[in-house]
Amino acid sequence: MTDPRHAAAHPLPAEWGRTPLTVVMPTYNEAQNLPTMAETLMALPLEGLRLLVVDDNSPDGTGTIADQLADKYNEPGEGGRTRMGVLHRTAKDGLGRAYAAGMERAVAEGAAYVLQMDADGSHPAEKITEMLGVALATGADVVVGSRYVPGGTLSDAWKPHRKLLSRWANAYAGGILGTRVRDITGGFNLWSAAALRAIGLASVDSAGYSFQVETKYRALRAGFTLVEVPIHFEDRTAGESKMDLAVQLESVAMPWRLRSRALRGHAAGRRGR
Ligand SMILES: Nc1nc2c(ncn2[C@@H]2O[C@H](COP(=O)(O)OP(=O)(O)O[C@H]3O[C@H](CO)[C@@H](O)[C@H](O)[C@@H]3O)[C@@H](O)[C@H]2O)c(=O)[nH]1
Repeated sequence: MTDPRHAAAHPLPAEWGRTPLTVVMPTYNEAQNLPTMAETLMALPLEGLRLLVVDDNSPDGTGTIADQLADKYNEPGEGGRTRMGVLHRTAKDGLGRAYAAGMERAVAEGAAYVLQMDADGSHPAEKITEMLGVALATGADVVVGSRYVPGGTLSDAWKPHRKLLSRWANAYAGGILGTRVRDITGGFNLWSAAALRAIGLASVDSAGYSFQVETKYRALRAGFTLVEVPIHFEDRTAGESKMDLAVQLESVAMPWRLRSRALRGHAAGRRGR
């Protein structure tokens, strides 16, 4: 891993701000949060930034609100900048599948970098500039907005059981997979298009939140460089978390599945020598 601290200290050169960067944001019932999120992102000093919302036909009308916001922020006429897109899916199909579809679309549409972000205000949008700067300055292909490196913090509003679950999930997945990533479960990550192409989003198994672990692990195994920058993680103030039992069970099983697949691949490699 590379130390990102030197790059993070400097402001982003103007030409870096034009780097094609798509923020992929999955939404399910985020009608109360999405307008503020979109406004915050559109105000960032990043000319190359686009927002792609991936909505799973939210019953609260988030998809319609996303369309209205896209009309508001996209510049009209030929040559007008497209600053926001919406990918409508027919039904709730899991955070991982929403991300896979959205990130694949973003790369196909020309993004050089893709940033994953929740729609509920828990991830600090102002850190995106720094994360892009770190990727460009260090050549890292994955920049993790990390709650668990020095300087990273968690909202006091997060209930103790959720804090414990998050810590445990990181130690559990990291321990089984043998990685040194402090926030392997974190959902605020910047990716190079090259890394996303190489890990093969269409073949990712995780339907739910274990997508975060599976994709980082695949990237590390493929030899990509990952760095972590500290963030403050805020609790959502409106709406609810969609984490349920199915998501938790998949997160428990997935590290074992990934490890045994990696071991089988290693054994096959040795036999083939
Ligand atoms: N399209 C779609 N979006 C979804 C789905 N499930 C959740 N989302 C969206 O995905 C984002 C994160 O979902 P939350 O339910 O708010 O996540 P969380 O419990 O706060 O978990 C966060 O932290 C975890 C680590 O502690 C992360 O693993 C997780 O990805 C997320 O960032 C939100 O924007 C939510 O609307 C789904 O099935 N489909």
